[in-house]
Amino acid sequence: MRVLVATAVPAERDAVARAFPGPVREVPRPSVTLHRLPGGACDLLAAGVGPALAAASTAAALTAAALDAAPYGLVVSAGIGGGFAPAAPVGSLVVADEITAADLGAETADGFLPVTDLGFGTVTHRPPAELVRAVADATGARPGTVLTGSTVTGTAERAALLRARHPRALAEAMEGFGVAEAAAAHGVPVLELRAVSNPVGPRDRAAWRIGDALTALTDAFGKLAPVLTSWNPHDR
Ligand SMILES: O=C(O)c1cccc(C(=O)CC[C@H]2O[C@@H](n3cnc4c(=O)[nH]cnc43)[C@H](O)[C@@H]2O)c1
Repeated sequence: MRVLVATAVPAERDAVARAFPGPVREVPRPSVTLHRLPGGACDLLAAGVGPALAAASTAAALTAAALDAAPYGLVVSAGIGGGFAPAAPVGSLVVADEITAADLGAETADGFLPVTDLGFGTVTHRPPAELVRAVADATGARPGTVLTGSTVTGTAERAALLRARHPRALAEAMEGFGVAEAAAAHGVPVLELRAVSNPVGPRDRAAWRIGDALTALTDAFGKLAPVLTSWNPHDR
């Protein structure tokens, strides 16, 4: 089975690539450039920051693969993320059992309404439960909800509000829901794996442990390769 791993930025893509020995080959496709790992079973994509660009880039990669008659059987959204304390400390890993759009909806006088309450679309994608368990077992990642937002949380108040709305949330990032929407449009299952670089809360960019999180991401993918490539989509 072929796997597409979509990160936001090249530094995250390269951290995933470091888990796999051998040369990576650049494969240009319309509007995206894939980094193909040795053996050809896994392509990496720096899909851009934020849900919209991540969705557009992932959709382009999925369409190109389908037209090449070499479709992907799994899409993985991966990268660094914010962790909700105390459950997801800096340096830990989170695997999403729910990928939820945190800010897709409407503010009302009575609070936030998700877009589904307005009669539209979806706000949550659920990765295959067996695969989530296998990833958690192989890497030590904690399973839970990973929120997607277009804005990085920067205050304790916003962090508390998100946790109140999403009590199972362990992490926050900016791409998972976009990647999941693209995968769902192609009928392909999705996973999201985040290495926690910073706590969700008051903004302190200088304190982000990006290097440590990228190392955790590399280590995780080193343990994940057999899990991902041997996974049978019919198990879901
Ligand atoms: O400056 C660098 O070297 C560098 C290397 C790798 C990644 C970055 C990023 O800035 C990636 C942005 C990416 O990170 C996710 N993220 C991380 N923490 C949070 C958060 O607290 N809330 C939301 N998103 C977060 C997000 O997915 C961004 O796309 C820099």
